[in-house]
Amino acid sequence: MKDPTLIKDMLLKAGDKLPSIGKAFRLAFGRSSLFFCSYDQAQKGRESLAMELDDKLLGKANVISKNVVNSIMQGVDASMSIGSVDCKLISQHMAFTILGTSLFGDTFLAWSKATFYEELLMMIAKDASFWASYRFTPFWKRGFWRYQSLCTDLKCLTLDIVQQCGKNHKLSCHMDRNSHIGTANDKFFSQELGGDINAREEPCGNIMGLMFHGCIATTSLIGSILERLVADAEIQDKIYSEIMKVKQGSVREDQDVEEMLLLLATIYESARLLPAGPLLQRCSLKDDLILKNGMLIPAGALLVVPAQLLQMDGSSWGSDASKFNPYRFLSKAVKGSDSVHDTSSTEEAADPIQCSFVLNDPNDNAAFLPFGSGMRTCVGQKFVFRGVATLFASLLEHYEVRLHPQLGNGSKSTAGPEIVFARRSR
Ligand code: HEM
Repeated sequence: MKDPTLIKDMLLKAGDKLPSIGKAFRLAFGRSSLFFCSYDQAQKGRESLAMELDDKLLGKANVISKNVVNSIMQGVDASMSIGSVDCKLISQHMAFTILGTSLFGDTFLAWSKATFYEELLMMIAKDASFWASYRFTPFWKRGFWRYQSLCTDLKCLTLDIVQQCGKNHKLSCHMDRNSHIGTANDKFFSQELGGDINAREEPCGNIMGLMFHGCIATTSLIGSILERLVADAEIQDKIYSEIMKVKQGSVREDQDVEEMLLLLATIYESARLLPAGPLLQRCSLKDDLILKNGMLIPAGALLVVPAQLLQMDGSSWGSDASKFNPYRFLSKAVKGSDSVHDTSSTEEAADPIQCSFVLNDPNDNAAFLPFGSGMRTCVGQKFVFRGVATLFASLLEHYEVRLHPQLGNGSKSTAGPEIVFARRSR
């Protein structure tokens, strides 16, 4: 099947996941409803989380607070004191801080065990798929017990931060209800934290699952954006001008990211070029499916969508499908008319500072699938776009990001290129 609209139809109708997907989460964090293979069991948790994330987005341009951005920038300054930073490590730390503060509030920033939590989560992430790939849980392997012990440590640490949140919450009950997702007032989290969950579920299982999935996926997106920006100084300069222009015209203290169209288009384009997972997997456990072209898919059939291939396919994205071109998500508004036209092919002529642009909904293209689609689509999509945009609006306002002049791509301490954050003088 090659037609993206048919693939979207399939993702809309196939609500279940393969048991093997849930297995990695179950083995590491115990039984939980989110990420569960059966849609019926995941539905309630999904809806409750989606409602809370939407609540947080409602009427707010910035879903991450100034404190969070400042803490990340302090981290950047500290890392830069040794000359350069590993792109993958700094992306991971940024993702971890965004997710941690979103779930646990500002308590997370002052939590002394946060660094250990980050390391532990990444150690588990490295081995999770491997241990889940055994058909029978490998109780006879020593390495498996070492892995399980890491997972137990993570559970203890999660309970610790949850308790800290509880204490701080009691101390500041007047705290703005919408300022953090993870306060005990919120339904999803109060159910999780108060143990008001299905007796077979692991306490905090959903929270650990969210930290795990959210951190890995957001690290990949932030890393992709940084790599595109260091490779394309011109786009970075234009985004900087855009940020300054929006700031000058705004009376708000926070970042007005919805006005920063080139920045948002850059985030879409970075997600298109490097989706967090190259494959989406689905099935329909109980019912046969009939697609809109009449094709029948039998119940239980394994459905795999090569998201990365679709997102690089010339028939959906044009002849420059493999190139970084954020302008493909912008349309030029024609003066004095309601009409807009696609600018992707006239990128050179288009300057977002001079011209008036409209941001396209990336989901208008059926081959845009970094967050999946349909019944099991990512619940965090809008939240991530807004959070990452807020972070980059502040980062690029204060720093220019470059590849390390000497080390460049050639010397990779881990997996990412070495990059430099140079403070902008103003
Ligand atoms: C850049 C960051 C992220 C990316 C690229 C991403 C991507 C994805 C993808 C591809 C899926 C599978 C969708 C499908 O099968 O159609 C998914 C599922 C999910 N995502 Fe994300 N995600 C990100 C961040 C987050 C965050 C921050 C949250 C929550 C705070 C979140 C919550 C979820 C949940 C709950 C599911 C499971 C849905 C289900 O199985 O029913 N994600 N995500």
